[in-house]
Amino acid sequence: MGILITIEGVDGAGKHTLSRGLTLAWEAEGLDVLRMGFPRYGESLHADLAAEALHGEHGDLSSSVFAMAALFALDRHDAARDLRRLVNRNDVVLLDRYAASNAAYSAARLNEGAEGAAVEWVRALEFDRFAIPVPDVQVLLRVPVEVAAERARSREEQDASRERDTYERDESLQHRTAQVYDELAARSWVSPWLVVEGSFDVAQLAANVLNQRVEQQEVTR
Ligand SMILES: Nc1ncnc2c1ncn2[C@@H]1O[C@H](COP(=O)(O)OP(=O)(O)OP(=O)(O)O)[C@@H](O)[C@H]1O
Ligand SMILES: Cc1cn([C@H]2C[C@H](O)[C@@H](COP(=O)(O)O)O2)c(=O)[nH]c1=O
Repeated sequence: MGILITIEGVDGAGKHTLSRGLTLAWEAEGLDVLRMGFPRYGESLHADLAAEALHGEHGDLSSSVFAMAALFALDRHDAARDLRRLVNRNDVVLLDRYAASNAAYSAARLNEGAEGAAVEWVRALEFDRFAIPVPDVQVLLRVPVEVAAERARSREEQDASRERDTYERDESLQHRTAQVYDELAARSWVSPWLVVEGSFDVAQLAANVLNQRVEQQEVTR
């Protein structure tokens, strides 16, 4: 039985880059690592509809916070059985975004905090009703929103397929989302969080993430 780790953070924070670094570090230690991300573009109709809506398609779909969140949640619902199988077959399953993204962005769009109704709605829908696997550790990659926004902007300039979507263009939303993420981590929403900021050594972080899981097991034993 392996462990399920998620990486969270605002758009352009460097989650995808970090997930590659962690995977290499764990593989160098001889671990079997399976890395994937949500939304599952190209694999899930729900994910693709959400992405298209965030790029201006499908009428007023993107204006509904709960419709967007339901699409993202349905993507994870459809992946839940595979996820459980993958956690059984690998030492580590590492996810670039998971349900906390839905909680943070939905609350931020509604100007709510982590204690608000949207966060609880996401938790109840995804973990209680859809029974998606609970992450062992949720890593929050905490970089200044301005830095993350600049990275997303320059990525767009270099790669036409990475044109920024509605959420990425909304600076105020990104700031509010970062705030909700801080609150989710402080409240250990759903499971333990590890907050990472500034410059860090990826190999050390890889070890810390696994240690946190071990410490958690000792506490609950
Ligand atoms: N530590 C870093 N220093 C400088 N640039 C970085 C760093 N990490 C990532 N980048 C660059 O910033 C951009 C965004 O990184 P990445 O795609 O990993 O972010 P992300 O959080 O996965 O983004 P999104 O959620 O929008 O998909 C990329 O062009 C990447 O090369
Ligand atoms: C998984 C997920 C994502 N979002 C938001 C976060 C981003 O702004 C967009 C698209 O994700 P990407 O990583 O930039 O491709 O959607 C969300 O609100 N809820 C979710 O569950």
